[in-house]
Amino acid sequence: MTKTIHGTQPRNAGEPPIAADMTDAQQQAAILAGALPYLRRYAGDTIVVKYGGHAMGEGRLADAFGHDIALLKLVGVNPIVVHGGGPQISSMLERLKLRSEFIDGLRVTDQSMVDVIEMVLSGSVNKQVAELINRAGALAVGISGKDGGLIMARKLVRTRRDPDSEIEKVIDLGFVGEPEKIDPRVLYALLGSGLIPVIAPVGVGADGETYNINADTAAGAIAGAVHATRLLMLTDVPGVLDEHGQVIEELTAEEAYRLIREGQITGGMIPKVETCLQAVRAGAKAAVILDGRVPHTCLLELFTRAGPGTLITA
Ligand SMILES: Nc1ncnc2c1ncn2[C@@H]1O[C@H](COP(=O)(O)OP(=O)(O)O)[C@@H](O)[C@H]1O
Ligand SMILES: CC(=O)N[C@@H](CCC(=O)OP(=O)(O)O)C(=O)O
Repeated sequence: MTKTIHGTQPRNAGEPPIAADMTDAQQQAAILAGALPYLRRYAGDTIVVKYGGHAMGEGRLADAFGHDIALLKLVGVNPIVVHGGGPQISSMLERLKLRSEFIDGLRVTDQSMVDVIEMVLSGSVNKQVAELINRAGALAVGISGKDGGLIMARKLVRTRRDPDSEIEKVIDLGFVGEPEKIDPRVLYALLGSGLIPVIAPVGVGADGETYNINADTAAGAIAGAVHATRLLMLTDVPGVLDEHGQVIEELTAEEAYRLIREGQITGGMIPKVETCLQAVRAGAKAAVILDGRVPHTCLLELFTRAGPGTLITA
């Protein structure tokens, strides 16, 4: 049986109450005052945010996201954004009449596709995400994982057991890569100049070849390398759900692997949770899986008592 971990201590606590008889302006002031302990808690910290391709399509949500990231920077947090772009890549490939196929949530990427994928991720999508933040009053700089040797990648080798022969077979995903080494110097240079790095999940191999990297994986590797205080993974569910459909507030590695074994965590949530665990093992303090469909989800997670997603620790 799965167990829901509901912490007895609220993850975020301490703000003064907001009374119903307050004017709107007083309520706003109380909300700001209530955020003070959290602002103090995260001041100077690095927060890595994975922003998926689906969320970008919705104008209001995208604007709220840009504002959240700008606000984080303005209150002294160092945000780093790693974006996806799955739907945007798919629509460009369709326009070019190139068919793509997914295996275990990863896009099989042949030579003819990799240039298109790089163009979409490091070109239009990357600039669009940086622009969302710039429009909100902060300074974001869009880079690719290839810039400054940020993401050195190698070919991802996937194997699958053949159900008939029980033999482990290698599946060729083409130019799908996994981060081999992260060199964060370019990120520190940007952060040190008051800029917000916005990263496209593309990596470079030892021979200069380009690799398409799943954005969750890239975000996890970067969060680990910079020892981020939080890795925020925005997705399309409120968090990791238990068998009653309730959000599990906190998840340890042991509990997470048990839920995977028991079939409570399935599909795309498996690599997401595994990426969070890897990030934590590599040096991030904690990761949170949270609902990217909720406006201002990053602010809710970091600066309010609600802390709505699933917190994953070692
Ligand atoms: N225990 C679980 N809790 C929440 N979501 C789960 C769980 N198990 C499987 N999922 C699935 O994982 C999906 C999120 O993974 P994915 O589709 O890869 O997200 P994204 O596209 O945001 O990267 C959810 O929409 C849900 O269908
Ligand atoms: C290898 C692989 O699958 N790469 C992804 C990269 C983009 C991504 O991950 O975007 P989302 O976060 O929006 O899904 C792809 O080609 O779609």
